[in-house]
Amino acid sequence: MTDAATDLSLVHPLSIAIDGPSGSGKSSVSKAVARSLGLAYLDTGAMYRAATLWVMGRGIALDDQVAVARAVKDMPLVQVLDPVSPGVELDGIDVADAIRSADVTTNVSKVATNLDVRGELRARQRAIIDQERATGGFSAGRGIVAEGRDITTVVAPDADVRILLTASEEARLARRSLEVNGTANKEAVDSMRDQVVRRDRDDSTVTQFTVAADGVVTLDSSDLDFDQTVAAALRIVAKHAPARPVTP
Ligand SMILES: Nc1ncnc2c1ncn2[C@@H]1O[C@H](COP(=O)(O)OP(=O)(O)OP(=O)(O)O)[C@@H](O)[C@H]1O
Ligand SMILES: Nc1ccn([C@H]2C[C@H](O)[C@@H](COP(=O)(O)O)O2)c(=O)n1
Repeated sequence: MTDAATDLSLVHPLSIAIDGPSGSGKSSVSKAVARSLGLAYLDTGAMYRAATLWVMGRGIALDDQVAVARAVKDMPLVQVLDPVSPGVELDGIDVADAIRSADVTTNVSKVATNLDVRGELRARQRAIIDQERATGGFSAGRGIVAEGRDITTVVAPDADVRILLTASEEARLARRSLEVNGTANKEAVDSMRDQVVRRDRDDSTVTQFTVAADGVVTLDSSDLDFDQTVAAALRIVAKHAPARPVTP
């Protein structure tokens, strides 16, 4: 599971935070980095999606801020942190596919901009990250890659390595279109604008994920293919991770 060549000089536990806009490649690149380094993987976007599915399933109006926040506080969410096969369960039911539905994608920003929901989910995210920094979690103390919109800045500003993964709007739309429609012709790309551009606009009213905060390394993947982006991310980790003390 671990790429020994990359791993040799790394100190554990190692925490890596990756943020970026929709379609920049956060999930796929973070999973690959976690696999390569033998770390746990936390998809925080999946938590906001699960919250949206949970609230919609209870018939709660998404603009009823108080009722939404109350429901999310009691949400029985379990995440499987295995980067090879990440999982999301709500009340014991596998919802990995359901949270990617068009309905959830269209509505998730309404839940993600509820500040009380953010408070609840950030607390859960910090608890998971702390657990992976200790010995009892999925990674047995090796550490975690956590990705989202506010991980480098709010959830884990103390992470060992923090990366803002960006790509031009054009590249992000084309990637998402290829993934969803199997093509990146103009009509197909235009159909992705709501779930990429509009969603980022709404989400950015409560989080800042377009400009790197102090100490956060920007990785622009606009002109890189997937493997090149993963390799670049691993180089950033190798350069910025705490160094192993030199033994005399
Ligand atoms: N550098 C890259 N070059 C080409 N395609 C890429 C690159 N990085 C990721 N992709 C592809 O782009 C698509 C979107 O990537 P991914 O789902 O990881 O983005 P994301 O930032 O997590 O998006 P969202 O926040 O909307 O969930 C996927 O199909 C992925 O395989
Ligand atoms: N840390 C995070 C992670 C995600 N969100 C919001 C923004 C997105 O619209 C939604 C789903 O994320 P995705 O699965 O598309 O990455 O969740 C957030 O506000 N903060």
